[in-house]
Amino acid sequence: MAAPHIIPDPDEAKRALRAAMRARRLAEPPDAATLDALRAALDAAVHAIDPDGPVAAIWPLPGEPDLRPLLRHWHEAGRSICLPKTHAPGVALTFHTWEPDGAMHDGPYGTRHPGGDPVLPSVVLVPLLAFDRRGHRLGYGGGFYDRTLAALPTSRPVGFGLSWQEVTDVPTGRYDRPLDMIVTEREVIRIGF
Ligand SMILES: Nc1nc2c(c(=O)[nH]1)N(C=O)[C@@H](CNc1ccc(C(=O)N[C@@H](CCC(=O)O)C(=O)O)cc1)CN2
Ligand SMILES: Nc1ncnc2c1ncn2[C@@H]1O[C@H](COP(=O)(O)OP(=O)(O)OP(=O)(O)O)[C@@H](O)[C@H]1O
Repeated sequence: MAAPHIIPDPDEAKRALRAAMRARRLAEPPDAATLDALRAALDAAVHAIDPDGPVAAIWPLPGEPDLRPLLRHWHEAGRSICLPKTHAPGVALTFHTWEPDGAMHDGPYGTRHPGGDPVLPSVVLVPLLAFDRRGHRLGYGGGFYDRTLAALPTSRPVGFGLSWQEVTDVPTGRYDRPLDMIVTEREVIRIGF
């Protein structure tokens, strides 16, 4: 009998990779020098894309690289910084201006976000659990960034993470679009430039 024709399910493959990358991230937290190198590489990469436009960043969840020192540096240099607000599942994120001493509100999944009106970022820093050299990323599985970036065609998406998070091929589904750039503590991978 002929082997059944099996179409790989990207959501199933993503779930397995997500669990593996989460476990490794908890087991191997980055040292201070690695985080400094990542923030310095991001500073240079974002400056090259847009020296003064509004940047969407993240407020770190447990285990994610902490970008807050870089956000304070950018804010002091006069750059506008915004952070995502998470709405219901299936709804795009909105970005809201962050001030270093401004109030933060609790959102779903342990996220925190500023109040105020939504703003349109020039560059969107995109968190990831895994990435590949074609610019594909694996996130937490809500599809939040896929939906959000699809609605913001003028914002340049820049993924960031640690070099060990690179895999040969991130499983992709019909809604996944490659990032323009991925920055790690070791290198800048240009895809859409
Ligand atoms: N810092 C940060 N903010 C972000 C995201 C992100 O990945 N990182 N998001 C990206 O889309 C959106 C929020 N989406 C999320 C969707 C699911 C989970 C989630 O499953 N969290 C786990 C705990 C994660 C962990 O500790 O490893 C949970 O609640 O069980 C988190 C955020 C917007 N804000
Ligand atoms: N623009 C979209 N419209 C409708 N469904 C979408 C869209 N983008 C993603 N999805 C669906 O959302 C689900 C989660 O997507 P995916 O696994 O790519 O999330 P993720 O990129 O890991 O998560 P996140 O972006 O929240 O970090 C998938 O079932 C996917 O098909």
